[in-house]
Amino acid sequence: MIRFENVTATYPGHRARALDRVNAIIDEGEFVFLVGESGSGKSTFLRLVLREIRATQGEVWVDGRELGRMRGFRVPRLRRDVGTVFQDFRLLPNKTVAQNVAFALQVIGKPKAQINRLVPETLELVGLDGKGRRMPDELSGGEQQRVAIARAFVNRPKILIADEPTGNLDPATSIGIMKLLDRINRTGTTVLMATHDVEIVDQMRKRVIELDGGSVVRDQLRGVYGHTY
Ligand SMILES: Nc1ncnc2c1ncn2[C@@H]1O[C@H](COP(=O)(O)OP(=O)(O)OP(=O)(O)O)[C@@H](O)[C@H]1O
Repeated sequence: MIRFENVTATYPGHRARALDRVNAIIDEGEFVFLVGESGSGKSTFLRLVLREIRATQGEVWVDGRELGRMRGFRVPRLRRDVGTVFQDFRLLPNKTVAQNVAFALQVIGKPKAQINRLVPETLELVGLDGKGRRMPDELSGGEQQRVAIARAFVNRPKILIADEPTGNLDPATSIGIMKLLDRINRTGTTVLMATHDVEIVDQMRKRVIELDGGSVVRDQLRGVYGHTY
């Protein structure tokens, strides 16, 4: 589903490599944690998958497409297949919960009847049944993140990318969010999550890819956050 072949990434005007000859294969349906210290390259990895940036060298393959060669007009189509969730939720403050989720479908031209069916179905899936008419600021942080996940998932993307999704949440709320991401993963969606959250990674026992200074230093099935010796 996602394949990095010897990927090096440098930012314009900077000589240091944000990623340095990274190789990784993430199969369809996997759940993968991307861990590492601040500046180790996690966000750069995710931005490459979204084609927000291009590799300086090497190839990035997502769902059979090599992103370095992909023409710009095809990028929106790629991003339909890759849902995104961030630490700071990024909800539209002037829209209700249901409108926030519906908006993701409206912008890709889904028919109204389908939107009217999918939005309540997805709100129920994320545990927000009955909260569709609330405004984002009337929700807790955990609930807001559920809205963001509903919005990312309503289109049933093949891949869900989450960049520190529990970064603003307390431990108990974070566990609820992780259960939800796990449930989404069980529907067949590949989940790739960058995180600093040691306890979450240790509890979930999923595959862990660790970056250090832009290089993969560990790739472990059912891993924990730190090294096990
Ligand atoms: N827009 C940018 N321009 C220049 N350098 C950048 C840019 N974004 C990131 N970098 C550099 O690339 C390297 C990797 O950064 P990246 O943001 O991928 O790390 P990260 O692991 O996601 O960190 P964090 O956990 O703090 O988000 C760092 O050295 C960083 O300073």
